[in-house]
Amino acid sequence: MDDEKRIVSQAPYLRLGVNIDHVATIRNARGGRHPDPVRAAKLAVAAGADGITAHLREDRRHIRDEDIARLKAEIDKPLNFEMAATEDMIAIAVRTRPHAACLVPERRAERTTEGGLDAAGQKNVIGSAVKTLSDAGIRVSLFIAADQRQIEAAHAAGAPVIELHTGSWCEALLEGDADVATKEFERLAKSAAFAKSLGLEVHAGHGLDYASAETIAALPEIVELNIGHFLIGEAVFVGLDNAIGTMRGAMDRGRGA
Ligand SMILES: CC(=O)[C@@H](O)[C@H](O)COP(=O)(O)O
Ligand SMILES: NCC(=O)COP(=O)(O)O
Repeated sequence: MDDEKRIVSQAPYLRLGVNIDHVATIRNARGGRHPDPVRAAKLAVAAGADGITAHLREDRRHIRDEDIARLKAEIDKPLNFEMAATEDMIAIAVRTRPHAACLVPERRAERTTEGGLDAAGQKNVIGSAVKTLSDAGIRVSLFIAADQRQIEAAHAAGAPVIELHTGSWCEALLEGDADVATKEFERLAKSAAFAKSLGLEVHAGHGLDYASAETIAALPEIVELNIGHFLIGEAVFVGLDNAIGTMRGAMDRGRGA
């Protein structure tokens, strides 16, 4: 076994956080109660998810307040609550006390989370949010681009965890732009190693599918992947349990397990 393989095979277990936002997107399309995101979360946990991620957007386009309350009450795996760093969301998080909160940027006009949180440009706001949430016993993560300045800012803000935004790498892969994809992956690999050297826990997510999850699993510094849209799409064809099982297998192969 070559050195690289050995290093990866000694890497810690790679957790899978299943994001169930887009079960709520389908539910909200008709304004009813079906399909229920909490039922999906229970199925995901039964299928091997190590945690559940849900993004309560300010416009409530998918996950709603009652979904977060029910997830906290009914799911026995860690809940990773994605949220903007606003007073309203911080109040909801402190009241709900999820296992973790991930601070993400939001713009109503965006179709999905486009960029990473600007931790470097919002030091006071982010630092204050990290303190309030941490004081409430919530593990705080910052959803940032693979950028040294943002990683340093996240560390300075006191966040114990970062989640690297993998969107631009995944987009380049889907568009078949090999040069850009290679450059983006190198940035992710360097950023993961740099963040780990600062003592940060490193997660990754956004746009991941089976192939890209297997590839990024080879980065030993990353200990959690948060994956949603692709899994919910796959679930339409093969069922959520099978999609999660296949994703788990891809992650384990990438980890060299
Ligand atoms: C922060 C992140 O990458 C995901 O949670 C993503 O935001 C899913 O929600 P949307 O698809 O509404 O952006
Ligand atoms: N933070 C990333 C996440 O939770 C899921 O993103 P996606 O897989 O829905 O793009």
